[in-house]
Amino acid sequence: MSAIQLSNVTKRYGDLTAVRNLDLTVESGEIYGFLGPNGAGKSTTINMLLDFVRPTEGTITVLGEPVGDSSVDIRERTGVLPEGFDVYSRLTGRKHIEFAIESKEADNDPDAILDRVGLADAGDRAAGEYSKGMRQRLVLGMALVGDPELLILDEPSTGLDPGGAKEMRDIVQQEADRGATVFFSSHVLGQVEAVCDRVGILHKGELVTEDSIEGLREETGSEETLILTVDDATDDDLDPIRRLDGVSGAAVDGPTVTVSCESGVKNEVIATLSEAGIEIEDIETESTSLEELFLSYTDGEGVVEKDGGSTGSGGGGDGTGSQPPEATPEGRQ
Ligand SMILES: Nc1ncnc2c1ncn2[C@@H]1O[C@H](COP(=O)(O)OP(=O)(O)OP(=O)(O)O)[C@@H](O)[C@H]1O
Repeated sequence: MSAIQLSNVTKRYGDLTAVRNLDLTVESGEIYGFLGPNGAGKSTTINMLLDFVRPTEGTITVLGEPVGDSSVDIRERTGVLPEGFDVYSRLTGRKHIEFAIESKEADNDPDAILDRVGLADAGDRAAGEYSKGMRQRLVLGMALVGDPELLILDEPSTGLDPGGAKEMRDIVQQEADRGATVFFSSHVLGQVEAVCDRVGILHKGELVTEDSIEGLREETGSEETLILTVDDATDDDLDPIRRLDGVSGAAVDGPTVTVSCESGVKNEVIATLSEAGIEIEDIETESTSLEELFLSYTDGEGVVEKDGGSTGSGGGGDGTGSQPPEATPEGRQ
């Protein structure tokens, strides 16, 4: 069963088309990275999955149920980390988790969840005193309540330091390992490379490509640099390599042979060298950076390698599908 299916979905805000003819399927158990620069339409798509905004055209199915008719049921089975969600400043972290547990009628231990998201020592503090990263951890904790079948995370690494971002990725992986589907949006490319089975790149409301990271690299014909340590080689020994399709250059400097080539011909390069009687002692590759890859899909528009925060706002949920009385999420129509 597909966990998420969008068919020909378009969302217009007046004259502005935020999402255009989007066809997207996420299979059960997949970790799917939804990427794109600011304003690409990621939050709009997520808000449509959660029925916070309605598509202008097209149909959406989540966990086998049509969004709209079955939104309450879908939200009960889904954990959400919305972008731009504000915590309830006077409530403690533990109260937030307890609230999520009550809302979902789950039986999780609040302290176990706090511990999992790295807030074991801060559970009794008012969430208003939390740092940005701690708030993000807290909202992730709320999303984990009830062991949801589907986790929808909108820019989950916002505000997290590198250690926190790594912990978040580990949690995403653990959730997938227990069978959950994870759909997360990001403009932080490293996050996506580390955990996603597949990624889709959204640009100006349209899905411009969808593949594994490795597949994307091959698709763009991105060059890789192969750095080989050899026992002995002369410049003439590299001629057969230079004649291979997909090799744009080769050089030797002492025991180091450097070859610029498309990733698909790496094995052929190595085999050709071996056939020429050159012993290869070590192999390293340097890939084209993901940033370059993304820029090639987004006309060079604002995808950043580091977590530089986000100018967009979205959300409108609290990870539980319900709103406590003091809720102040930034919502949209
Ligand atoms: N409620 C709204 N009314 C009018 N325009 C909107 C509304 N919500 C979003 N948009 C517009 O739709 C486009 C897509 O915005 P969206 O927030 O979905 O992008 P995003 O990919 O999530 O960006 P970011 O990474 O900055 O959060 C933008 O041009 C935005 O200004």
